[in-house]
Amino acid sequence: MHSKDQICHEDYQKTADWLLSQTQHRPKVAIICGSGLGMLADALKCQDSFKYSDIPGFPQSTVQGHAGRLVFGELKGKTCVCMQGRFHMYEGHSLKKVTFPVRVFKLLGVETLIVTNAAGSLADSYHCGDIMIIRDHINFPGLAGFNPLNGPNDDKFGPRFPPMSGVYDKDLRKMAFDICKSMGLSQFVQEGVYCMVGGPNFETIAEARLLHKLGVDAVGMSTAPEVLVASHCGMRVFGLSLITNKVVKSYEDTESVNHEGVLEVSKMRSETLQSLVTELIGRMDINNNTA
Ligand SMILES: O=P(O)(O)O[C@@H]1C[C@H](O)[C@@H](CO)O1
Ligand code: HPA
Repeated sequence: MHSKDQICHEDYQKTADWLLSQTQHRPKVAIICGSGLGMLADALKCQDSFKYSDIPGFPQSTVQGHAGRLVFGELKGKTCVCMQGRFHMYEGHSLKKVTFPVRVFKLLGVETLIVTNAAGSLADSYHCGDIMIIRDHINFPGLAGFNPLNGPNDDKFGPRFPPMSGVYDKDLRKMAFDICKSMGLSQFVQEGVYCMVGGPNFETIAEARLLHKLGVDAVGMSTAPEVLVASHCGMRVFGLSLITNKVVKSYEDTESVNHEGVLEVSKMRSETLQSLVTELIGRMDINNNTA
């Protein structure tokens, strides 16, 4: 490890090599679970799991609803690795730390990243409990210069100036939509734009109105850094937001959002999300590697 914010290729490799020595699983798909959505990992068969604190070089989860375990296993016969708990910028992690697992996944052989998050809705037509397929994102910290790709570019992972148009894979979005239809979930499913803000505070009303005007459908405090690092190193990306609250946009509104409420809604919908992700992975065209 170099300075606090610099992580070199060997650091990612060391963690990947350690994991490869501890499990026979060779995942092609990685899943990052959002707040209260860690139950997704419970669906994996033939599990090998590791506490983050036992994995060399791994950051630690500090947020309630993020268990801090990396779980390997199979979903519908496809080998996956699942982060039960992600890292956020507001926890004090550098963005290189936040995205550290994504590059480790690349070195494990992962080709597709599935991200999930809890988010508040700005779109008037959305309801609490809706599932939003992420079509695109606005990365506010990124626009302000807080980017995990800052610093010397590691050409072994990807190019200095990666494109980000079309970052959320169109075929996977379509597949997810079709699955939702066949599961009878159409009335809860949306497709829209996720916006990452730094957090940890929820939005002021003026900020909420600004985001609404900008065309943001859902706002959260994660996802964009992991997605852009995954895309930079050539992974296919799919993302889901669970709408856990409506963002307050009116000064007359007396409601306010809190993390406990977010976790409650996540819990209520986590089984549905689990079925959707499982079905999606089942339909992906993936050949398993073996150790
Ligand atoms: O990890 P995610 O993005 O799902 O977590 C969201 C954003 C904050 O971390 C937290 C707020 O309740 O939930
Ligand atoms: N704002 C930001 N992040 C969130 C929200 C919200 O309303 N809900 C869940 N994560």
